[in-house]
Amino acid sequence: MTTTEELQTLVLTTLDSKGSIENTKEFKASDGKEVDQLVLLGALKSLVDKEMVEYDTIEDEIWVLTDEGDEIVDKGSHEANVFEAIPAGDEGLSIPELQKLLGNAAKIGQGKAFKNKWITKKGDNLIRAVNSIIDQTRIDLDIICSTGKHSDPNVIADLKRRRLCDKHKIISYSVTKGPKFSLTIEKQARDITFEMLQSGEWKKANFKKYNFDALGIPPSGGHLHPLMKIREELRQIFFEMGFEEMPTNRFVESSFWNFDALFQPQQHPARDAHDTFFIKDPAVGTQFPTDYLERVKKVHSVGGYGSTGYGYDWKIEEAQKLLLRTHTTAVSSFMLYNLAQKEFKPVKYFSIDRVFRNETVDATHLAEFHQVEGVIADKGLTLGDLIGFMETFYEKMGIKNLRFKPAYNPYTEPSMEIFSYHEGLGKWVEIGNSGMFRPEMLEPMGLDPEIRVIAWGLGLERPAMIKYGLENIRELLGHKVNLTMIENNPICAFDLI
Ligand SMILES: N[C@@H](Cc1ccccc1)C(=O)O
Repeated sequence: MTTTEELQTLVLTTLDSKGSIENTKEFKASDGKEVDQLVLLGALKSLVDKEMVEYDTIEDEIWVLTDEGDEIVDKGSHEANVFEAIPAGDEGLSIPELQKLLGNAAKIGQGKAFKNKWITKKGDNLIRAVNSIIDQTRIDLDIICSTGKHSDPNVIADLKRRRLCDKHKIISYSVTKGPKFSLTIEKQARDITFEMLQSGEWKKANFKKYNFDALGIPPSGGHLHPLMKIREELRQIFFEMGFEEMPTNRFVESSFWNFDALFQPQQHPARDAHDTFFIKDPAVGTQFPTDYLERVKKVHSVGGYGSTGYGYDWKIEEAQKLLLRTHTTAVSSFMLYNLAQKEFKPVKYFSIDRVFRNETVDATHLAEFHQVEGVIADKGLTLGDLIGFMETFYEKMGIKNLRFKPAYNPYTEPSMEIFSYHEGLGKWVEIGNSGMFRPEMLEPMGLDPEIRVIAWGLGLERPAMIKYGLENIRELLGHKVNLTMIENNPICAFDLI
């Protein structure tokens, strides 16, 4: 193998002594072997960049032998072999014997030998018809093998048809001196350095040309955060189960949709600033459906729809307070109110997005996290439907063996916390909260009393932490997150949890 540098020296010295190179095909490397024209092209191109040489491409065709052609040059044509196999004289050779001697080649060779009138038949045997033969095929192939050409196009055509030779394109180059021809190759500078600027050398330096065709370093693509991968997987589960995604782009919500619409009393401890981030500026929202607002006020203060209500003095000021939504159930209440304004059709809604709580931040809690929420509205739904849906939903996440424990939410009755036994942790862990929305919430919206709405919610961070083996939530969110962890984690697969 000749290196680029060796080839460049060869080109330059040849140009120096001969003035020009007609065809680089004639080049022989230092070891006497042929020069690879592709390697040569690389060497020429870098000399062209430096304007030391100029070159033109020469395209030529040569004929090369196929493996079978090579074999004939070696051992003679099939027809000649047939002739040779048959002994001189009247005795000859039987066809089966010939086959035994030459195998497959006997058949092909026999036909050709008959055609050439080299052999004939006597009884069942083949005998020679001439004393000696000239194996023209072998001679023709030999010429092609050594020169790459043949003067008779008919011969070439015949040999090609017989798949004994094939046309190859070869590329070589003619080279002449360029304007900056020299025998020494100056090293070209790639970058301007501090030293070059200081010494003024940059003014005289010979810079390597920009290569605008270079592909450059491929930029590495963006990566989904592990939480977003899990979110994506959960979205797919919901879509598979026929759910529609709710719009969750309103992080700032009014207390009305976040609490009041959900029959959560105004003195409820969760509404306290300890648990809720209230917005200072603007502090209030005033756009509410008036009739509905009146009905909500009524159901809280004096009851209705078969309920006694809470019996307190409901205040609009409290409902107007803006906050960062504390749960995505705020979105569900807004969506259910909208559903009640149209002719009823059963719906399945879901959402996965951020919520905010003014909690003490520790290894497993942040002041913001993601909630997954599913809501199904239809006539005559039962607690059995809720349990059934839950089992299917969690099973798709790879979680089986659920346990349900009675719980309390102001807006659901009955309410159930969902637990699953975690093999890795060796204990039952709470994996969600659920329930059937109360009539005090649904009927003021205008929904028919026969319509039941079942719903459940869960956090996104806990399954993510278990899945990615993280013990501190700050390794999942915030400035302590390891970016390589984000890049390297595969798209989550729940059956691995
Ligand atoms: N909103 C509840 C979850 C939930 C949603 C729907 C029904 C019941 C409960 C929470 O924040 O925990």
